[in-house]
Amino acid sequence: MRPKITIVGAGNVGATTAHWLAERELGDIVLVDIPQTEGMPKGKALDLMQAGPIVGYNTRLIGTTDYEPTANSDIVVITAGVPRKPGMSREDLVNVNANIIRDVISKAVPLSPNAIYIVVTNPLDTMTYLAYKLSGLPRERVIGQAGILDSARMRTFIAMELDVAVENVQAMVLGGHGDEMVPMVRFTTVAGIPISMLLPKEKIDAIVDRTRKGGGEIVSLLKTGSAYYAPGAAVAQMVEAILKDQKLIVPCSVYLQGEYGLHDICFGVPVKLGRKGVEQIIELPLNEEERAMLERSVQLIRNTMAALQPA
Ligand SMILES: NC(=O)C1=CN([C@@H]2O[C@H](COP(=O)(O)OP(=O)(O)OC[C@H]3O[C@@H](n4cnc5c(N)ncnc54)[C@H](O)[C@@H]3O)[C@@H](O)[C@H]2O)C=CC1
Ligand SMILES: O=C([O-])CC(=O)C(=O)O
Repeated sequence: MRPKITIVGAGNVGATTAHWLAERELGDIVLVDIPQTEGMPKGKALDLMQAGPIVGYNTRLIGTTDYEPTANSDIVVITAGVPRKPGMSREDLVNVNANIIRDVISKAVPLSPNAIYIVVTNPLDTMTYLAYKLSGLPRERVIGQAGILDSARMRTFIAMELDVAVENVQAMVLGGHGDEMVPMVRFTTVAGIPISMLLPKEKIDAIVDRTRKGGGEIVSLLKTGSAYYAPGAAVAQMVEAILKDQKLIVPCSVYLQGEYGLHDICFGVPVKLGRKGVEQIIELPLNEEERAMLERSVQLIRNTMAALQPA
């Protein structure tokens, strides 16, 4: 039997994730949205299936406004939620999207108690925390997507600056998915060469700053919402790593129990992704400057968690 991948929220990120996943033939896909969207999820699913004969993929897609077809999913991706507009921070979305996460978890988890949940809704770390707490699932199976996207942005900016292939560039962005995220310059390399040997400090600082504000840059260009091509690709990479049991090391937001000296928070750290979800959390030795940046990122998430109103 083919794996079943449910995507909750058939909007920009959800539909784009479905597109990247359909091409990879990783499993059959169920796109779910709210009843008010009427035929929209069904229309997008059918449209994506009709691309199959042209592109050459054999993925079955179902679009629905009811959760029954999602039952027994292997993976549930949660992209349901409001995106920000210019002038807003991700944190501004906390209460409107918390209500959406509550709704989604209450409907998806009873039908797919064994699935691995990937949270995409912003503010990412707080929504992952809420999903983890409400679901009652082990922390290995509730994972937030942020670090793959943030690292990909940093890799892109470095490749643009040095005029080299993006595949040559390795970067690791840790911490929360907010403007206080922590690009780890010390662990950034181009074909194995530390970035500090290739670029002057001012250029590196500018890349770090642009990476931190990378989501906002797209919001200010699009005006109607936020990024979705790269976010969808990041989710697809996580789904592939899990379903193929790749043991892929990437940064993801996970519930910490003492790692990096942190408790009771979802935070972006390097993890090993495999068929069981998060199979290992990797602790990097941090210097004083990195530790201070991490603390600022923690504080931003704690403030957002404190703004969370009860249901
Ligand atoms: N973690 C990350 O790296 C990223 C996160 N995001 C976040 O992803 C979320 C979605 O963004 P977009 O797809 O651009 O927005 P969108 O507005 O295009 O789509 C959101 C969809 O969610 C649906 N929805 C709302 N309430 C729902 C519910 N209770 N159950 C099921 N579906 C529901 C809406 O009907 C809509 O179709 C936003 O919160 C955004 O901030 C976006 C990009 C990157
Ligand atoms: O910036 C936003 O609101 C959407 C997002 O998380 C990103 O693109 O990194």
